[in-house]
Amino acid sequence: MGSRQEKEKAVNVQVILRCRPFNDDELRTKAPQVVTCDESNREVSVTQSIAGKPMDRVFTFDKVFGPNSKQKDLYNQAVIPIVNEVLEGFNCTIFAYGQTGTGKTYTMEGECRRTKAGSHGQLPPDAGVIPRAVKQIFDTLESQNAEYSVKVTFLELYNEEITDLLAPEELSKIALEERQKKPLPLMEDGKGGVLVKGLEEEIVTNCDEIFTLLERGSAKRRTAETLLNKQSSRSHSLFSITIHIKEATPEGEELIKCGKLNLVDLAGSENISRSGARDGRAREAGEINKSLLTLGRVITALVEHLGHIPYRDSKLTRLLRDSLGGRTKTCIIATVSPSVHCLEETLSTLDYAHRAKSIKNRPEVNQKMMKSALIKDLYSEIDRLKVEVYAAREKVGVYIPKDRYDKEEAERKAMTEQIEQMGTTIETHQKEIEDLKEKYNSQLENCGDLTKRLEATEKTLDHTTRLLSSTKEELKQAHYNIKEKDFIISKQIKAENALTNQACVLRSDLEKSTRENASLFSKIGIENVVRLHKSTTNASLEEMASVDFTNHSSLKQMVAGGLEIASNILIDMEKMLSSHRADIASFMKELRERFQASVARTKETSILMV
Ligand SMILES: Nc1ncnc2c1ncn2[C@@H]1O[C@H](COP(=O)(O)OP(=O)(O)OP(=O)(O)O)[C@@H](O)[C@H]1O
Repeated sequence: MGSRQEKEKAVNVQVILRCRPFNDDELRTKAPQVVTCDESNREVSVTQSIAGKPMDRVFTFDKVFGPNSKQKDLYNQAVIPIVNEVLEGFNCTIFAYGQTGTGKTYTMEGECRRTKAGSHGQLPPDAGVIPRAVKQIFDTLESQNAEYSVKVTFLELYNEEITDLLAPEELSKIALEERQKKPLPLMEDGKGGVLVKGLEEEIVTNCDEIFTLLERGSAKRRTAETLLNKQSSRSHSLFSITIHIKEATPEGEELIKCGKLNLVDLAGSENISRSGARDGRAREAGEINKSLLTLGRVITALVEHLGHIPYRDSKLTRLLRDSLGGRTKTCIIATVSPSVHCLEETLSTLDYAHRAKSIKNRPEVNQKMMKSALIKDLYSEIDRLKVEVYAAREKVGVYIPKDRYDKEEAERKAMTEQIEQMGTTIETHQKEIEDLKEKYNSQLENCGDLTKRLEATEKTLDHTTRLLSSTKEELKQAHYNIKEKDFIISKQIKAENALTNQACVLRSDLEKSTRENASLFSKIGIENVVRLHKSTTNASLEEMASVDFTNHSSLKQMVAGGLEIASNILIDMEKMLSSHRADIASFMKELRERFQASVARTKETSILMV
């Protein structure tokens, strides 16, 4: 018990559906039945006529009790386990929710307000949840021979004012009315809960005492009903039973286990739809029943997991905050009528109850208290009460005129309301701050992501910029190269043209030279011939000189003469040749000069081409 595992366990609110039998009016008017209960399948079907055709809507609940079900059936099946948990030290709440006249009070209190437990401790068959729970509690505690204390409170909430239904009867009628009207303030208990200041806590020791108190409270409620028109359908009642049970640890230490059972009879649910607040679209809060409207909004907020749960917007939800999404085990008994006349409200109740099924509570067993600590608390409470009693008896307290007291009370009330409003505003602001924090955090996350992306983009940009500048440089270089190549190409074209011209000139020069060479070679051929003749002649002459011409002296002379002539001719030819040689030399010189000029021009062109 009380382990971490237990703390973490979420439990859905248990929702039970009860359909009452037809009442006399409905039987007399033979009102058609539109609700059918299938208890074994835990289903309720509602027959509607849509466009002239009957259509069934089926709802499933944790338990379903049809018109024939008895008080005992509902109690045994649905409530006994809850009361057992209260005796184990849990806080549990049972709500009755439904349209006026569908059996909320019948289910919670039953028809035994004035009928106490029989002589054998038996309850009448019509006894509701409260008397049966009380009986179970006392029976269990007695059977365990436990040391215990049972305290009850009974309050009514109407028009956002809390009235104590167990306030002691005053002697004078004026005092009674005063007391009945006097609303009790709801205050924070400093431990995260609330307490109703001045609410009477009655200690009871047996069932009968509780029934007397229940009767007293209900009577007060009925009295008020006559004063305020139809109050019962617009007021909520909360009957709470707190049990303290003494336990001993194996070491002999005394511990006090505490459990609390809240039994809530809510106002008629039709008040919600009348103010247009169905499906959580609450408007006009406070106009008809602020507490019932807020209960709807709280359920919607819990079911839809909204961040802000408007518990503080009404007294009922402040009182029962722990029962809705808190550490209390909660059960809702939704009541409906089977008749067609209530169809709309029945569907509304079923929708509402079905939604409430999704609420999750995290029930936690109450911490056991050391008996010594509890006694200490009780002693300080006794001391406080003693001071109050002494002040009242000795009249040593503060006494002020009644009109001033009323005025101050009114001011105090206004201030309390103001404080409550401020509390609500603070809660709203806190919620806003939380929302903003969440937004801020998500923005921070986004910002972080964006920064990372920006950094990555900056890196890419940097890289791209560098790439761009190097590409620009390369482009510039390429442009320059293209220009250079264009220039070289144009120069080459020029040079080629020049070379072509030069080649033409050279070609014509070569042709001319070839021609001149040819004539020169023909001339050289002549010289060679002459030289050949001369050598031939000289050889002949030498040959002739070596021959014996004695016998032929005239021939010798003639030949000598011929040789002389020939020699002269040769001399002439030599002269002629030597004159030609000069021509050839000058021609060769010219040719060389021309060649050198051509070579020079060619070099120039080659330089240009490079
Ligand atoms: N399950 C039931 N079996 C028999 N009678 C029932 C049942 N439920 C309700 N009734 C009868 O119907 C009538 C109206 O019931 P009850 O006063 O409990 O309604 P209610 O929902 O509490 O109404 P209100 O919101 O006005 O207080 C009573 O006379 C009651 O006895």
